[in-house]
Amino acid sequence: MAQTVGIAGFGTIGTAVATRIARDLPGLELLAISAGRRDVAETRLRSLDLTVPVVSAGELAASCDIIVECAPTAAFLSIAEPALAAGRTLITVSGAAILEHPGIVDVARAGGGQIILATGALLGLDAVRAAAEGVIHSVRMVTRKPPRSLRTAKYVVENGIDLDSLAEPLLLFRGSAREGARAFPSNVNVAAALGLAGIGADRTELEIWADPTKLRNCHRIDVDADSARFGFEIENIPTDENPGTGRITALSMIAALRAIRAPLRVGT
Ligand SMILES: NC(=O)C1=CN([C@@H]2O[C@H](COP(=O)(O)OP(=O)(O)OC[C@H]3O[C@@H](n4cnc5c(N)ncnc54)[C@H](OP(=O)(O)O)[C@@H]3O)[C@@H](O)[C@H]2O)C=CC1
Ligand SMILES: O=C([O-])CC(=O)C(=O)O
Repeated sequence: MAQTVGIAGFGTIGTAVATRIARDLPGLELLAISAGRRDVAETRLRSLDLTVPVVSAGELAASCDIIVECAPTAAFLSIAEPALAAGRTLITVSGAAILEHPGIVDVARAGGGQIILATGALLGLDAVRAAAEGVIHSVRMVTRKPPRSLRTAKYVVENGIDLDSLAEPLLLFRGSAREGARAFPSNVNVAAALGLAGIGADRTELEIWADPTKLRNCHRIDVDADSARFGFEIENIPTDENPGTGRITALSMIAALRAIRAPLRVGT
């Protein structure tokens, strides 16, 4: 029997995931979505030839086995709480929101639900999780994004930083992943996920650069542990709709969904 899926947040990621579930994810059935502006979501559903209703987060939690959360950070709790209290599986890439609301893990525990924080725009979380079973000495991450990917970032907007006329790379932030995720909640979910996978967000060191020489969202990660020393780099191609979000993020959620029904799972 198919498992039913609800998508919360029908923007850049949500639209890509919904389309794929409807066309190419056997064993999963898209049942409903919840959205910000209902009229915009309904128009988009029609243009994609998808005939599912737009419902509230509560209705999504009541009717779907799996909730895919891809809404803005500020909406995370209103979507995650009812879903997890109802014992559902919540797939998300909102690492920053989990750091901000750590009690959500207790809601999942009490309700019998599960949060799957998909790898999103990062890579190598499997290796970091494995290393964390031993002793990790340090985790460092340097994020370099083209200015257009950071233009709407909370910290940039609040501090009135003009990135449009940037001639050379500008260091916007240096500190812990926790502080970074708080200041850039929609831009470094990856750093939050890295913190959660490894030695915690307080000990994970982060730099964020606005870099006019970059066309892609770039992350460099270095881990030093008693089992291995490793480093990795990813260059994410920004989506047209939301340059802060790389194309690979939606694909990561689709891969996480496919794994739920797959007879073979690859990776930790
Ligand atoms: N870990 C990772 O690698 C990454 C994580 N992310 C996270 O994923 C989130 C989604 O990214 P993206 O798809 O690019 O964002 P978008 O801004 O493109 O889409 C967000 C959608 O959520 C809708 N929305 C707003 N409020 C609500 C609500 N209360 N309930 C349901 N939906 C709502 C918006 O609708 P409307 O426009 O009508 O308000 C919009 O359609 C980001 O906010 C970010 O936190 C993103 C990229 C990478
Ligand atoms: O971290 C994020 O939220 C998004 C990101 O860096 C990317 O897409 O490369």
